[in-house]
Amino acid sequence: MTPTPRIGVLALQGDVREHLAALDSAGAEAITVRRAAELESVDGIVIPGGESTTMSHLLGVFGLYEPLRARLADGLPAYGSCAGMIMLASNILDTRPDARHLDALDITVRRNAFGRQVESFETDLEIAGVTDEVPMRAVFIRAPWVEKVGDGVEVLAKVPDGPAAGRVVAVRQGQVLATSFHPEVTGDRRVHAYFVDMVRHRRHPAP
Ligand SMILES: NC(=O)CC[C@H](N)C(=O)O
Repeated sequence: MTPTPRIGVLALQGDVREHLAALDSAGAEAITVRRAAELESVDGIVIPGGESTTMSHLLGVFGLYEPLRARLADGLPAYGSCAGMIMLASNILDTRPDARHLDALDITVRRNAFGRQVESFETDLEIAGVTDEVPMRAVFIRAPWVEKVGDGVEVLAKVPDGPAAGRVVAVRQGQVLATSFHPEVTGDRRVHAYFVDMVRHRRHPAP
């Protein structure tokens, strides 16, 4: 029997409900995380889309910044979508100077990178390890892109065409996954299923 991993969704701000539903249908037990005790109980964490500077502020208010950094440094599997990607990054361009981030993924991201004309758009993406023959409809909402990746960061997807062609929009480094787009707002559960597998694999590595 495959054990059910317990995955938390950081529930300070953003599209928490959508991630809970997506994780649930991808086979995880999904719970909201607002307190350190809840954070302690999870096998993986999702940081949702929303507004990264607000989320950063609330992490401090709820006393979660240090505990979350500590669990991430200890190898807790994490997935961030959009603002969540920004929160996980080691370096952020175009943010507020007082915004704190979690430094769990060796990338440089640019906030609101796609500019005015294409602030919100959709495109079909191929994502390494996630999509096979059928690409995924990806929804971008005032999204960041990844401007630089460090050693050990795998690029999983790039924008295929249009003014932002070639921009990196999905990455993985070890136990940390991030996408510029929002798979939680479509019915496609493949990114969440991929993350649930990452969490399972960490808990129960092959003998
Ligand atoms: N949809 C999103 O999560 C947008 C992210 C937002 N622009 C930020 O900077 O945090």
